[in-house]
Amino acid sequence: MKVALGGFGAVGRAVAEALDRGIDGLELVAVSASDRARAEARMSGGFRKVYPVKPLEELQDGADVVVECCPGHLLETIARPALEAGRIVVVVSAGALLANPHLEEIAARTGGRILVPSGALAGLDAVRAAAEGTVESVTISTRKPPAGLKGAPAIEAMGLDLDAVTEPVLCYAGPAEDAIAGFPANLNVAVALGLAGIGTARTMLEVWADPTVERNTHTIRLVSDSATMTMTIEGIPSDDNPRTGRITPLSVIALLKRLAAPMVIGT
Ligand SMILES: NC(=O)C1=CN([C@@H]2O[C@H](COP(=O)(O)OP(=O)(O)OC[C@H]3O[C@@H](n4cnc5c(N)ncnc54)[C@H](O)[C@@H]3O)[C@@H](O)[C@H]2O)C=CC1
Ligand SMILES: O=C([O-])CC(=O)C(=O)O
Repeated sequence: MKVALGGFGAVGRAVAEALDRGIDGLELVAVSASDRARAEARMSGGFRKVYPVKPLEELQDGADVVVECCPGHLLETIARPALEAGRIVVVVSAGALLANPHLEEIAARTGGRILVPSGALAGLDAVRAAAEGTVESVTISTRKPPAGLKGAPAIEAMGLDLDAVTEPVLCYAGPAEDAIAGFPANLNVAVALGLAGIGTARTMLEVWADPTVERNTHTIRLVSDSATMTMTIEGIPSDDNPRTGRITPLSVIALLKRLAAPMVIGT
C-alpha cells in the first residue's frame, strides 16, 4: 500500500521515519509540510530517501492511503479530495470530524473509508465491543501537565496562567462534543471515544491542568450490560510537541500495518 502523509510534525515525522526505515507491505510516497524546505532538509539529514513534498490537496494522487496529521482545521482540505478519489483516509485530528460530517457521506458515496486510530487513548476496542450491547455511561478524565494545554482557546478564555498553576485546576466538565472547539489540539481522544461508544453528546469529559502529573493521563470509565471498565493511559508527551503523546504516531503505524497484514488482532 502506498501511503501519503498530510503533516510533518510530531505525528507525521515519526510515522514517516518508521515508513522510511521499512515496513512490509507499506511504502511512503509523499509528505506534506507547511515549510517545504525544512521538511526536505530534515529528510536529507536522516532519511534513506527524500520523498516528494506535495500540497495537501494532491496527496491522494499515487497513494492508496492518506494520513491526516495536521492541525484539525486542515482536515477537510486533506480528506475531501482523497475521499472523492475513493481513498482510505486515516484521521488523527479526530475532533475535527465533528465539524465535517459530510466527509462520511462522501466516503459512503465513493467507497472511500475514514479510519480513526486509537491515537493517545487506550481501550477503544473494548468500548466498541460494549457498544454493540447496551452502554449506560462513558466518562473520560484528562489530566495534562499545564504546558500541554498551552494555546487552547478555552484556557485563554478562562484567563488561566498555566505557568502559575500549582494545584490541579478543572478547566472543563461536560459533554465531549462541546469541548473540542475550546481544546482543538487536546481532546481528539475524547471525540474518538465518543465515536467508538455512545456518541460525543453522551460521553462526559473532565479536563484538568494538573502540575502533579508529568504525563498526558486519560482515564475512561464505562458501565454497560456486558462489562464495567476503568482504563488509564499515561502517555509520555512527545519531544516535538508536548500536547501530543509519543504513542500517537505509534498508533498510526499499528493501524497502517493492520491494513497490510495477513492476520489482524483486536476488535
Ligand atoms: N487522535 C489522537 O489521539 C491525537 C491527535 N492529535 C492531533 O493530531 C494532529 C497532528 O498532531 P501533531 O503532529 O502533534 O501536530 P504538529 O503541530 O506537531 O504538526 C502539525 C504539522 O502540520 C503541518 N502543516 C500545518 N499547516 C500545513 C499546511 N498548510 N500544509 C501542509 N502541512 C501543514 C506541519 O508540517 C506541522 O508540523 C493535531 O490535530 C493533533 O491535535 C494529537 C495527539 C493525539
Ligand atoms: O496526546 C494526548 O494525550 C491526547 C491529545 O493530545 C489529543 O487528544 O489530541
